[in-house]
Amino acid sequence: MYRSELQQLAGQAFAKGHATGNDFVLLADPTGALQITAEQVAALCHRHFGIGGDGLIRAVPTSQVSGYEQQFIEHPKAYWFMDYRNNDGSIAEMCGNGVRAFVHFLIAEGLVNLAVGQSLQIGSRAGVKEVTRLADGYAANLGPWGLIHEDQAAADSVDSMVRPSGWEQALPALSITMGNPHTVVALPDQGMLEDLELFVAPEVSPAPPHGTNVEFVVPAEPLIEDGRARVKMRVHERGVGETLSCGTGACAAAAAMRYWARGTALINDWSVEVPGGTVGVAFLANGDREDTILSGPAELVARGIISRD
Ligand SMILES: N[C@@H](CCC[C@H](N)C(=O)O)C(=O)O
Repeated sequence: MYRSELQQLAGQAFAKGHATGNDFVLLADPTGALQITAEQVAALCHRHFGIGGDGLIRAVPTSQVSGYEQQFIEHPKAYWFMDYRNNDGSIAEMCGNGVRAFVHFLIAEGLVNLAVGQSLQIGSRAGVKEVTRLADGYAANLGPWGLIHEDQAAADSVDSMVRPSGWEQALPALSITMGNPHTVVALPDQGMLEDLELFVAPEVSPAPPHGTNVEFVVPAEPLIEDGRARVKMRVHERGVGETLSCGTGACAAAAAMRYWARGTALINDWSVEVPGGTVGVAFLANGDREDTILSGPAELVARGIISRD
């Protein structure tokens, strides 16, 4: 299985990395010569027949990505483009854990120099994102979050229904864009979160037009600690399945909880606990918009060469 797809990539160097357990196969393509097919992505990311990963990330100059050359012209500092694919081979607009792993990979490969406190602009299908190196990880400014069905959300605070696998009833949910689509469901208690069967995609109705990632969230105890709101989250990712973490999903979950609590004192700093660790989400006023900053660790765990046999 997948033998011929892998053989086509024989000799290609790769790294394997993760950010709070959301794992990626990382490829450097400094000349933009690598044409990766959906089948090759699925082969590389396969956990038994390939390297294994929730997704694949190709590091390519923004100027070499067809359809995104303009991004580089407008943001000449965004030299590197994060070409992200889900492990089923589908393309996604953004990956919040991925962009931290991506910058870590660029540094480890010697493709960029970035000291703690310095920032780098990264091209992506969801626009240019600024990533800052921290002493213990990275903070990515993912820009403003948005409501996918604005009118209905404003009227009802929810815009869709989600039925998890094995459940008879559907639960109200709110769809949020972080560049990629998310649908967030609040559960009343932690037991329900733990019992969810997320190996099957929850049914979402109506789903955002290009599918959605589904986040289930419960308040942690204590809810507020050191001025931060704490929540626990599990996710079923579009094009992947259940993952140990989803950065844009954590941002969407915090944005939804904060939206539901509007009218009370708004908390801007959130801590989102996922099965693979904890990420921070901060909402920062930026003129007439509000930026979403995702912070957390990123690590490389292996390097190798794809073999011929
Ligand atoms: N795990 C990612 C999101 C990856 C893309 C997602 N599956 C989609 O299709 O939108 C993250 O950390 O944000």
